[in-house]
Amino acid sequence: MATPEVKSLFDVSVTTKEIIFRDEVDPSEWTADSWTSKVAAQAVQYADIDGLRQTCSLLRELPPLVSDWEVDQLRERLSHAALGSGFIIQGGDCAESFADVKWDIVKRKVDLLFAQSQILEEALQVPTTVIGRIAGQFAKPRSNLFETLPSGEVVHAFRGHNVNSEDPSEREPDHRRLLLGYMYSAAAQRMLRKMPLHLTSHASDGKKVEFSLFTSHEALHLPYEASLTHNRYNLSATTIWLGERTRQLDGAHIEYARGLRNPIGVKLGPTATPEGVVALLNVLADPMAVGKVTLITRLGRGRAQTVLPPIIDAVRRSGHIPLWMSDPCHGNTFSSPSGIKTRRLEEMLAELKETYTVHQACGSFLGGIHIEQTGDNVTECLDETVMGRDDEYLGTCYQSLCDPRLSRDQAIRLIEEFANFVRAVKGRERE
Ligand SMILES: O=C[C@H](O)[C@H](O)COP(=O)(O)O
Ligand SMILES: C=C(OP(=O)(O)O)C(=O)O
Ligand SMILES: [Mn+2]
Repeated sequence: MATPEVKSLFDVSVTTKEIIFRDEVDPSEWTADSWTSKVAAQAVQYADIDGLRQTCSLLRELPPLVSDWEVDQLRERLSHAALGSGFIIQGGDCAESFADVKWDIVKRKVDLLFAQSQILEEALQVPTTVIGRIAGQFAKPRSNLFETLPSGEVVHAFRGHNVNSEDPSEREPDHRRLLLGYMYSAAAQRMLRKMPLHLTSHASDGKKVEFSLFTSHEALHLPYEASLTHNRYNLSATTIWLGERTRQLDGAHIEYARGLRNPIGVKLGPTATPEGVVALLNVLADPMAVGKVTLITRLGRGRAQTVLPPIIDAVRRSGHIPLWMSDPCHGNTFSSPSGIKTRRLEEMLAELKETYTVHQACGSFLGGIHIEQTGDNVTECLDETVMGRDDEYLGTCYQSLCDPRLSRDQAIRLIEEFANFVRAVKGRERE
């Protein structure tokens, strides 16, 4: 991939190659464990703290799941996307299941992502990079950390297979699951590396290029993430993100992430403020580190026009050049009449279009899409084709361990409709 000149866009007379690794930290101030002096939101409460320590010691000795050069390669791709010369499709389960680490299931998720990347590449006319929420998305933040069972018993909420089970009788956090999580992640990585190389045509010159799949997960469980951190690289995934519930400026998650060389995603909900976002960028990245941070907005339909422009403006004035991504899922979750968590495809599409339009109007780029989806035809999200029979439809094949995922067909439709929208916008611009 050619290294673009940055100066024409942002008055910086260097190339992305030269600037992407400008992210030094003072080693006397940051270590992979310096987060332990801060408050970790959503921390898992283990009864057996010594056991957790022993498990983490074992994890530290295990081989990395990805290589540092893969992390660097993704950073370069993200820096291109931040400058408008690339695009990212990131997707997968809300919470991966250990039981789904199987060739066919993973293959269908990967095929879906590559099908989406092809559609996006053709519409956007820029190389598209695929990132899976795969091979490690095993720890979840929750609105309520405890749950009252119908019997009246209060148990821990399900927190992802790295922590406990969805089965209400196995909710006590068990540190040994972290080792299982590592093993399942390694097995999934092995499968991803065995899958046939996906070839797709380079949109601008028709040349065939090879595409690889990068892995990602939410860096929620800091003892696990820190144990797999070596020489400032989190080698459990090529990129990690911090959730809307754990991105406190003075919190443990930001402290952990600020020293990493990996690209870092940060989810931004509708209460994000321009000052707050700039403060996060100042802590997480050198302004010269183009695309080091991905700002993943998940505002909910109808909010982009008011919430986003002042944030984009403040970020531009700060000198940072993050990658802007849209997660059209998490701001659009609601409960069906019978209390099932779901989302509507049409609302997600609306948020995507609004976000794209706002970036265009503000002179910045939407550089990626982040979606909860699966390669199977589950019935977890609604769309206009099932109107009027919501609860019956949701009851047919709802398998998610946490948030509702788009089915394969819905996920393709979302991307196709977004691609058609972009084509129409670009067509009007040419007229
Ligand atoms: O995936 C994100 C969160 O874990 C999820 O939205 C929380 O869902 P809850 O509100 O059911 O806890
Ligand atoms: C927890 C998630 O999202 P958010 O932090 O945006 O709510 C998620 O991506 O599953
Ligand atoms: Mn989710």
